Amino acid sequence: MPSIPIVDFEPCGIHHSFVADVELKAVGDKTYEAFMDYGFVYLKNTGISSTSVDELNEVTEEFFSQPDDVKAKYFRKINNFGYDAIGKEKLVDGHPGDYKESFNMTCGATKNPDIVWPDDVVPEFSKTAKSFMKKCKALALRVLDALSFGLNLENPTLLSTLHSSMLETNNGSSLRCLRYPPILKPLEKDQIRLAEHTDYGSLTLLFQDMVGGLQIKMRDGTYIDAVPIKDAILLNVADLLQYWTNGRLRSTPHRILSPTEESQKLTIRRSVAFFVHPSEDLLVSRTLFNDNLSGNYTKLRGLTYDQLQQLTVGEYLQTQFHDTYA
Ligand SMILES: O=C(O)CCC(=O)C(=O)O
Ligand SMILES: [Fe+2]
Repeated sequence: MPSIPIVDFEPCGIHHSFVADVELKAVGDKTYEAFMDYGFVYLKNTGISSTSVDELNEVTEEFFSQPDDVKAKYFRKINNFGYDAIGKEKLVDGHPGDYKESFNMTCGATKNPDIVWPDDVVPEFSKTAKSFMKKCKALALRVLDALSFGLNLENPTLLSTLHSSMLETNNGSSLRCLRYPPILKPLEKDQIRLAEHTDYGSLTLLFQDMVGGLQIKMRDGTYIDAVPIKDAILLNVADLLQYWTNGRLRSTPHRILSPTEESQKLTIRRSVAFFVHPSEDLLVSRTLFNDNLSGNYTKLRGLTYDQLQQLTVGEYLQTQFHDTYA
């Protein structure tokens, strides 16, 4: 039975202020290899502690436990920032929305005075989330530097440079805190915790709790479990990076079914995702390799090759959000 590879990220962890190229290359090679087949890898010893994940989950849990009318005041309206109630996100046409709730925070939007943090109900919310975003940015840049070596890019800082605007206003990177509530009554037909999908951007850092349920789809169509590993995080390739690497790295579909066992149904699942995106003003057409893509282009989210060539990263992302939210 295949299983998602584990990479010890310690030599490149964000607790080191400087990392030698040889360390980036060693870790990058292993990550690259995992990404070719699985599109996913576990990273151990990244320098982001489980305590900081727990702290974030604690403040967001305080928010999620508020009555619906309180949470409704923070619905996601502008800049992909705010609360999404159960069923809001529809990843598969014609199916009910996912049985999950989430709080989404586009990092750059935190500079917009019109966005509303729920700090009046949970005082530490924005402080904790912003501090976590900074750690995610640092880790994402390290991963991108390692990956540049893994991909043997001529310019080993190219990937991190394309993403250096993370947390700024011209970048769609975002932090999403997810809560999968207990299932107390039968769900709607075809409703599950998280419908099968691929992520839109470059990479996703995923901090899941120990409950489990996430599955990834292998090339032969079978699913394998992304079994939670204590203190390890999951890292996966998203669509834009698959495209930019001309398919060298795989953006792997993933999903979370609804548990069938009674005790598991009652167990809440928590996760935190950090979606890493490049600068919005870049053209989607700027790939990292010169192989001619037009011949073997597999559709990126329903867009034809010609349509895609016209778009900036920001415009491309806008088309995706329109598609998945009611
Ligand atoms: O909750 C999880 O573990 C996965 C979340 C996810 O895949 C997503 O939000 O894109
Ligand atoms: Fe995802």
